[in-house]
Amino acid sequence: MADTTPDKKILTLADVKKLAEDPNKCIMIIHNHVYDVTKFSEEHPGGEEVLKEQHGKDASDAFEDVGHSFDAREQMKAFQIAELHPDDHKKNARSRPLVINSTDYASNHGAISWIKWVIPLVIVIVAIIYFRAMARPDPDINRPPKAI
Ligand code: HEM
Repeated sequence: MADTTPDKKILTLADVKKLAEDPNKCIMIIHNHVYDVTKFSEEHPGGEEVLKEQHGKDASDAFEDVGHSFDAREQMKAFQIAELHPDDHKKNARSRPLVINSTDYASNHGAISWIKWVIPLVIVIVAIIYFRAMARPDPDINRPPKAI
């Protein structure tokens, strides 16, 4: 193990892989923090299987793809067992802070992330309606001029 001081345990990727050799455990890395969710997996609202699939892996992207709530992010603190050694930090990870305040959370994640696509969609729909209305032929255009 790289460092086993009581307050700040640091594990290398190799350490994490070693821990994950135990198939009865459920160990994963999320945003460079190492979690043991063995005891939580049965209670996980998203199901036990999805957590087991991430056993021994970096689950940062899978975790974010779900759009976990602020509460879930608070809850996960209880399962953190170590930090990942800086040398093993994922170079191209979509790194986002693990726990952020609720205002930042709202602008980045989950519940209101739909705004990101609803607003452009509304703009496109309004633009289509506008251009169709403008392109409609003038019904009077081919009518011969009235005889005086
Ligand atoms: C320590 C790690 C984790 C904790 C504490 C946690 C906690 C939670 C909680 C509290 C929910 C309920 C919805 C919410 O509040 O966001 C949830 C839902 C879910 N989680 Fe996790 N989760 C963890 C990791 C993961 C990972 C790694 C995956 C991988 C795919 C995952 C997949 C899901 C799915 C699919 C749902 C259901 C979402 C839905 O029904 O809308 N979770 N999780």
